[in-house]
Amino acid sequence: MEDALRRALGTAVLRPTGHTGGGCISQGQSYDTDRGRARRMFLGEVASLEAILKTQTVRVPKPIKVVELPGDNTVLVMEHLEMKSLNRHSALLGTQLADLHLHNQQLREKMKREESTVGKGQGQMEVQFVDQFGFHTVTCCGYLPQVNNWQSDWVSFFARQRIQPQMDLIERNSGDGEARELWAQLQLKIPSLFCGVEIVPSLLHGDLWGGNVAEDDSGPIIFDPASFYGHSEYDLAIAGMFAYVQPNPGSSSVPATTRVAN
Ligand SMILES: Nc1ncnc2c1ncn2[C@@H]1O[C@H](COP(=O)(O)OP(=O)(O)OP(=O)(O)O)[C@@H](O)[C@H]1O
Repeated sequence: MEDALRRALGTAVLRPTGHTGGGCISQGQSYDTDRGRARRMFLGEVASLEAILKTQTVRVPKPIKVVELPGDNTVLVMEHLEMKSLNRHSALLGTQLADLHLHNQQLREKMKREESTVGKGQGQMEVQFVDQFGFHTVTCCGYLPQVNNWQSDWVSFFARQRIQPQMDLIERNSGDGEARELWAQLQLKIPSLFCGVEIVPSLLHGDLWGGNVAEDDSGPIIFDPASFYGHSEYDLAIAGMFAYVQPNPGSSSVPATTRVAN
């Protein structure tokens, strides 16, 4: 049945989501497919680029448009930047990332100052302070959609919406019982690791590895973000996980202002 459905929908991916339902006559079953996944991926990237742009802290390419082309291709058009491997501007990237991560906290301070001034408040600020963890839209890690539903505490967001989906994937793909058991134990310990720590949501790049940073003559550039409001060390952890700076292939002859996916 699933093969027939895959052919009829023209999708290579047909993965049960686990949501089922049944009426008197028919049975319902939900599937993830690859239809529209490039669009979803690019829309998440555009929302991320726009959010980072608004902070005016670190340079990102300006997104222009997501375009649907015949043949089921989707294109993200964005500002072209003359990217080179990050080299002489790496220290400045560190400073600007700190500015990005502190931006929301500074909005909170500004909001408090303005609240104490009669007649002023958050309504007059262009970017508003965000007091939760999440993002207003789905972003993707590769093609993998990431749930960004708003949570009031970091541990819930991190455990349920970042680690748990990865553990579900492991279980689905390899049935690794040991990983499941270790995760069950670790999950109980996570809250104690954050005891007494105040975590103000930071706007994050969200996929900050060496392949997503570069520079031009004027300074550092970050691109291909999957942003959300989270713990600032999430960005540092990803950067540390891939602890090397990949040579940036931006100087190749491929026009780099568009990215195509289907
Ligand atoms: N706005 C831009 N201007 C110039 N070059 C760009 C721009 N955006 C991306 N590039 C170039 O295209 C390459 C691929 O971009 P990007 O990382 O966004 O693609 P990707 O398919 O998501 O790759 P990956 O999954 O490996 O991160 C980058 O390494 C960079 O050299």
